[in-house]
Amino acid sequence: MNSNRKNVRETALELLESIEKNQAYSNLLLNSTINKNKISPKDTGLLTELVYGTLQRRMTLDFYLAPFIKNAKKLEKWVLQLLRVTVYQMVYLDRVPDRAAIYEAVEIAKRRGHKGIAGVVNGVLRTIQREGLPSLDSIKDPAERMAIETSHPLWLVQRWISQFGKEKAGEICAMNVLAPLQTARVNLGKTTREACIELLEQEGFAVEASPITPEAIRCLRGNLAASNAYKEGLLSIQDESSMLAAHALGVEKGDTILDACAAPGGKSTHIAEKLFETGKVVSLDLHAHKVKLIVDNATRLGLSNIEAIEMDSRKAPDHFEKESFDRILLDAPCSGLGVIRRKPDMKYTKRESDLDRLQEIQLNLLDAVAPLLKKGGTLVYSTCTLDSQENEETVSSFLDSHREFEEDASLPDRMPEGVKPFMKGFSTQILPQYFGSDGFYIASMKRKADDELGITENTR
Ligand SMILES: C[S@@+](CC[C@H](N)C(=O)[O-])C[C@H]1O[C@@H](n2cnc3c(N)ncnc32)[C@H](O)[C@@H]1O
Repeated sequence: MNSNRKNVRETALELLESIEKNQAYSNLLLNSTINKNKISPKDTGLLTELVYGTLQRRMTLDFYLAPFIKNAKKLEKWVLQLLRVTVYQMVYLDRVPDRAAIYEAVEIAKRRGHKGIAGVVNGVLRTIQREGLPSLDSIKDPAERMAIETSHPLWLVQRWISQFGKEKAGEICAMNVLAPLQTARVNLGKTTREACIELLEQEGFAVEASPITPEAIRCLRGNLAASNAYKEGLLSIQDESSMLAAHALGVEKGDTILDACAAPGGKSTHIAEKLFETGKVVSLDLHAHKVKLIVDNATRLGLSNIEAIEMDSRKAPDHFEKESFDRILLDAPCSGLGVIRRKPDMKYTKRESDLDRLQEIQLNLLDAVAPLLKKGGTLVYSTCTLDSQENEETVSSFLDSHREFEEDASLPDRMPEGVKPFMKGFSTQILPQYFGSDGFYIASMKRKADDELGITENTR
């Protein structure tokens, strides 16, 4: 066993500790550690797998460990993390022999602790090896079993069962423990998807065209953010579901479009690309440091038709004339339950009560931007969550209080073929198991023209 490998495991342990202590987002911390420590691409794979795998399976791992730990409360946090990351390797990584995983755990325990701790770690792991893991069959309640088996909090499993049914909820949970593919959007203002794929293959990446979204590519090997194609502004890292928001808007050349919650600019830049150097995207976000990310992305992609402004969109009516936009996108702040695969730590930090105040913010944002849309214009509401309270209920509450808006039945015409079977008229809730993409919700609404509101020359 080479010493580099040991470092990877120790780094994984340190990362897991930081994620739990600081509640920092796993994806951000992992990326910064890889860059800071100049971890090789080969070790990056193992490190990512150990950190994400252990996080994704945390509750299952704790269930497996419980019978073998006498006094869990007394166990230091890092020792528990070490046991988790080791049992993860023993259960889920075929290529790591159990004895190698145990040996390295004991060595780390000796270095970080003392002989006594190393003895405890050795004892627990060897007993598991000898006696085997406890069976999940001992959990009789189906929701509780799903929660432990797929490592999701019980409240979330119960919520999804009540909203989507047991089968779909089970599929969502099962998808959430798998490693997500990296996907990217080709900047069609600069190149074609075929040409971009060829360039990336020449650079040594394994990529393929997405069967779902016409401008998307899926990356099977490598990190596209490190490619020359990325640096030259030929692509953006973006999930395939997120790309559907710009399709839903039905962008036409020359349009003036408001993106009310825009940072870091994934959708704003997509919309700007679809405008092919015409028209304008006004991109608002609450935080200055995030607005800078929109500007940086637009600059990298060579887009000059984006104006990024730091603003609370609830105040947007004080800054823009009524009816000044052809289309508006509200990609609202949400609970993010559709992106659990990418941020597994979210499963252990989010509380059900966190979800309650979101609908109010979402409705306030919708209320604020609604008068800024031209009559006949399109308002797209989207979230990266799987929750009817923030999706269907928010939209239906908005439509109930805004008679000048209606469901946009033409939405399916603008969506890629593969998405159409999952449309419910003017909206779609993409579940992660449909295409292996993030969970995402989109609804499209039209602002009625005067005559549809019963306003004629005589009544005006
Ligand atoms: C889902 S993210 C947007 C992602 C973005 N549309 C993209 O595709 O890259 C929601 C954004 O809304 C911003 N936000 C939250 N409340 C806001 C408000 N009142 N006004 C403007 N932006 C807000 C957050 O800072 C966050 O960047």
